[in-house]
Amino acid sequence: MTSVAAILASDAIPKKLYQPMLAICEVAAQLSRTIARGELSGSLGHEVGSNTDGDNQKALDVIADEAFAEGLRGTGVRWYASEEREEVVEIDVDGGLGVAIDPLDGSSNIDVNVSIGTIFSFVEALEDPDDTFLRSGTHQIGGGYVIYGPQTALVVSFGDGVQHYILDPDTGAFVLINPSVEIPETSIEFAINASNYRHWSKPIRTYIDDCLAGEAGPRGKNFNMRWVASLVAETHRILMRGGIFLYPSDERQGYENGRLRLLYECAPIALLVEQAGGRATDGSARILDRAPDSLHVRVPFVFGTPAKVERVAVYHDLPTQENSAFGGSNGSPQIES
Ligand SMILES: O=P(O)(O)OC[C@H]1O[C@](O)(COP(=O)(O)O)[C@@H](O)[C@@H]1O
Ligand SMILES: [Mg+2]
Ligand SMILES: [Mg+2]
Repeated sequence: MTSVAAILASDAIPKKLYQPMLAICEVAAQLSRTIARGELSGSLGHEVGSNTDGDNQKALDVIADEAFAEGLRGTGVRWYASEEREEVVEIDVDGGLGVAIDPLDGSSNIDVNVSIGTIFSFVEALEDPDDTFLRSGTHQIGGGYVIYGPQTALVVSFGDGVQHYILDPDTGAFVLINPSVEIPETSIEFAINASNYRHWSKPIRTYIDDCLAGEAGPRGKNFNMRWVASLVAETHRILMRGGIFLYPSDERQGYENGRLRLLYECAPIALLVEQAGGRATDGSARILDRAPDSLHVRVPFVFGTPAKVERVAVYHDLPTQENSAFGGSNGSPQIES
């Protein structure tokens, strides 16, 4: 068993990521204790305002954001871009890195003792703060998430596979569990917030209709649905046992590009998913090829087992008339996944 410090000291990652990764691990371990204490730590789910996206900000969103900004000081990070801040902050004028972070993902679950997390991404710093981050996800030199669940785990990639660590609460060390995570190729699980069905586009409705039709439908098999409402938790499940996640665009005001942020959420998760052998798209096109045109831009997000993600893209190419999943002649694509 190897601690994060030992792994990061190896040549497996760029040396410049060693100190910031240790800082992320230290802050995450501290946050994990705070979260595990729940209301004994205070009113963590209490609303304290709203962020630049208009999302309600919970006390823990702010605690986590301030803790990571502070913890990353002096670790070689120049620019800190956070979901919770309107603009990029300079935290070390001599640093050579940019960090984009969703300090606390799954905020609606803080109050109800369900898994939440932190998502982070590293790029090389440019002179201009916005230019540093307004580049495609292919510029990431590392990224991952920490999930605060029954276990606190770190899942991270530095561009050469995906490593999975678990925090040992007795020693405070992140212990390597799997040096090479790979998304299983078969799964019968899909994850989507089905309450938005009436707002979706036809390709997404047809894809889900066909899953729901089960054995009697064009897919000829039964599926299971999951929705935790924490991106980190859905990602963790899919990395461990396969499946597909969809947060598509829909007709609601403010959801024209889905809900999830390209910079803070989708790009780092897409990096992990691809490094674990999966696919991540906006429904059709590769997420990692998309450059945000502003820091907080949102994007439709589909990721998981490659065949499933590819299947969703094929549905987007279907004729635009409404297709019924029932009756077997709905024009659903005939590909196996
Ligand atoms: O409440 P909805 O619409 O189902 O959205 C859930 C999604 O929103 C998020 O909570 C957004 O992240 P934040 O909590 O960081 O704002 C994702 O983790 C999750 O996938
Ligand atoms: Mg989030
Ligand atoms: Mg968040």
